[in-house]
Amino acid sequence: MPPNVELEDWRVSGISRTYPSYRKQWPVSDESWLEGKHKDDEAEGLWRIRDKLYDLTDFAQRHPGGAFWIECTKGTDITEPFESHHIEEHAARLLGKFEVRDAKKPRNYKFALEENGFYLTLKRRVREKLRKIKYQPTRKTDLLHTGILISVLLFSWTSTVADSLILRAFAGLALSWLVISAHNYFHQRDNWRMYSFNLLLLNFANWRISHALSHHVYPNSLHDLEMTMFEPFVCWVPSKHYASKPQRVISLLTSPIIYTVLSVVQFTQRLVYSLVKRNVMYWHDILGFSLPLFLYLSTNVGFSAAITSWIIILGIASFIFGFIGVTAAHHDPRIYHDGDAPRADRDWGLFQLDTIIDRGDLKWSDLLVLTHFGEHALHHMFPTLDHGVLKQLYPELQQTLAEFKCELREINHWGHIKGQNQQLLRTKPNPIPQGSKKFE
Ligand code: HEM
Repeated sequence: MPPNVELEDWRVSGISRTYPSYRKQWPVSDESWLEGKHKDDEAEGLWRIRDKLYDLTDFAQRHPGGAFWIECTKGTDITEPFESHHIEEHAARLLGKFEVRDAKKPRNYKFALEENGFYLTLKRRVREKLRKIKYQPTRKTDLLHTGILISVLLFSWTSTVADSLILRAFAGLALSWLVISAHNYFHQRDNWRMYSFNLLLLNFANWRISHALSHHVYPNSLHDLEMTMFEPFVCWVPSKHYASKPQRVISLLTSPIIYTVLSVVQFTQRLVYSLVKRNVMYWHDILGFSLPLFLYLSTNVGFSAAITSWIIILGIASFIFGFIGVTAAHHDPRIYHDGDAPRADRDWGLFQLDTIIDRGDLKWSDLLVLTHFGEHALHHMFPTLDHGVLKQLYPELQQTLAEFKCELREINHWGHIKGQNQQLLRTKPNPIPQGSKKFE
């Protein structure tokens, strides 16, 4: 299909030539998102990086980051995930071995990744810095994650035995923090801690698609599955074509319910899809039931009391997880959403910064950063780096921002809560590019 010329204005994406195919059907899922990319990405059944095609079939099992990343991206354009997931140059050096030929058609995505552009300049500096710093923060992150995991077990157990709602609230809080901190690990090479993400009935492998490959690479755009999957019940795209004004007003009231049922709904959707179409469940989905099993076996409250207790904890955790997630960094009228005027420089790193306002109020605490998607701008651009390491990279970020005449925007959580609700109501695109400067 020729580029955007045939599309209505509201279907034009600022970051791609075509309207994403996966949006043409409902409901959307990881599978439909990947199928859509097969159609849109001009990768000719192979893996596309910039304007070249590669055959990574034999490499998948040897990929140091794990086979999953390579296998699930077959037939798609992996330019930006490839750049952002490898800070050292080993991967780029290996690539030549797998080259097949030039792609026949231009890239669908309009991002720039120039050697002297913002992102690659910053990446070179980050690479140099990482060679100099020590990695102790990673051990601290591991300790925090272990501590939170133990808290989940302790609070869940005591709340069930004591039949206490307050203790269940603590258990739910701990479970939501566990899952957010596990997100730090599923971005990295395969490791045991990533499995703890599944304790909320979600699945880390699915989230590697919807979060790491979709949301991280194309945030706030029509290609961002993490945003699309809530539509039209919760809609941040500033156009009435995706959700009407009344729908948006209603969503202010209903979104807390949606966060509460998020994990159960996602699990059910995947189960139903597996039963009626194709299996998308993994062996590690069973881990989602380890908490109720633990409660049933370790207490003498009986089966139904253990299950009831678990469901309450699950609902509280799902609500907190959803709430922290949607108010973490991305939704505010001052943040770029597809439809808004983009900045002239199409550098991928600058696009990331335009879609984020960092949480300035978290930076003093490693625990809060880990459990609230903190250091968000740096995390988006370097997702495989442990959250505990990111704080050491601000000098490089600030230096590069200054050279490109940009600033890192920051607000506190209350600012994000207000901004998120205002964004839900926004139906008019910003005519002036946002994101270059801090607020007056
Ligand atoms: C969708 C594309 C890809 C994704 C999302 C991805 C993801 C990852 C991840 C998560 C890691 C572990 C990083 C860490 O924990 O430090 C990694 C490491 C690595 N990957 Fe990939 N990868 C992709 C494609 C490739 C390709 C095409 C190659 C080479 C042909 C490659 C070569 C490597 C190498 C050599 C490492 C070891 C660490 C390093 O030297 O950077 N990857 N990758």
